[in-house]
Amino acid sequence: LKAANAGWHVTGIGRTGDSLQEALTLGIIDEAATDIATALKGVDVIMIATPVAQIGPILQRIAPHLEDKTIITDAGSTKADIANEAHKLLGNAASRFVPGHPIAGAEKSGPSAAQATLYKNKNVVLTPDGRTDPGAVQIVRELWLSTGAIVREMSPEGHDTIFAAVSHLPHLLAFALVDELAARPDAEQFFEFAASGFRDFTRIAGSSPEMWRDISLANRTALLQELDRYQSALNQLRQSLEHGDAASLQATFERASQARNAWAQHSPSALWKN
Ligand SMILES: NC(=O)c1ccc[n+]([C@@H]2O[C@H](COP(=O)([O-])OP(=O)(O)OC[C@H]3O[C@@H](n4cnc5c(N)ncnc54)[C@H](O)[C@@H]3O)[C@@H](O)[C@H]2O)c1
Ligand SMILES: O=C(O)C(=O)C[C@]1(C(=O)O)C=C[C@@H](O)C=C1
Repeated sequence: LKAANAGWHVTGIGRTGDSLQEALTLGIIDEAATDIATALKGVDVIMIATPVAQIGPILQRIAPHLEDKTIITDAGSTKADIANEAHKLLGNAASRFVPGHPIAGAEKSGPSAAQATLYKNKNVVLTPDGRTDPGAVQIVRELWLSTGAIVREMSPEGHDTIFAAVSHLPHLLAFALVDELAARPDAEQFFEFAASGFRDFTRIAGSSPEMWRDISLANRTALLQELDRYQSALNQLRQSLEHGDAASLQATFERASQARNAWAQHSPSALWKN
């Protein structure tokens, strides 16, 4: 937002000085604050960008300090849990809470991982419901559009089903693969020879453990369903291997390869279109 629109005065609110100082030095924020009550005086929009399990407690803490004009939104990777918490905790101000999720990120954390162009041509999903003030949705939409993002709307439940499959499950798989390899007594030898295939498959296993613990738990019903589907796909592959069934392996790989290449060609989220 700082890079996109010089008109915004951005106050970063955090718990300790370190990351706030780093954000100030990098020019990401105009001002740093640790006292919520003082920092929220007169603000137009609050964006909560902490791990998802912290968002409910933060909504509870900001609730007494919200002004009538203040719009609240978030960047959390799960939506049904956060939308429900907002309705429980914000009282009348819940109508000015617009749940949001930018579908772009990295395995790096903290202010130094921020990239001004991260959202350009990337989807941002908003999940307002019938109770959300359309004026609040419009302002949050415009904020994201100013960063170059493509803004989409869906239900929180629809969001959580989709991202269990295309984001949360892949992270679980990458964490599991790296953890299993790393636990072997001769792990070093395996890592020494791992190359770009391993790098591409496991980049996201370097992501924040706290962030992914919270996402996994918050969306665990949908994630368990996706895990079951994946396990049954693996079982089928296992059977094909066991039986030396070349035709079945070839058919699976062909379908997957075509689907992956078509996605890469057409999706605005494919990273190499940055
Ligand atoms: N990294 C991604 O790829 C990505 C993409 C889209 C959405 N998200 C979501 O955005 C949110 C932030 O993720 P991020 O990648 O920016 O993480 P990050 O680790 O870079 O930033 C999170 C910040 O929250 C602070 N924090 C944690 N608990 C807090 C608390 N109780 N009070 C105040 N500050 C607190 C941390 O100190 C840290 O500075 C998460 O909900 C995540 O699910 C992440
Ligand atoms: O590129 C990455 O490192 C990401 O994990 C980004 C990614 C994802 O595509 O799964 C991760 C979490 C989000 O909520 C949105 C985007």
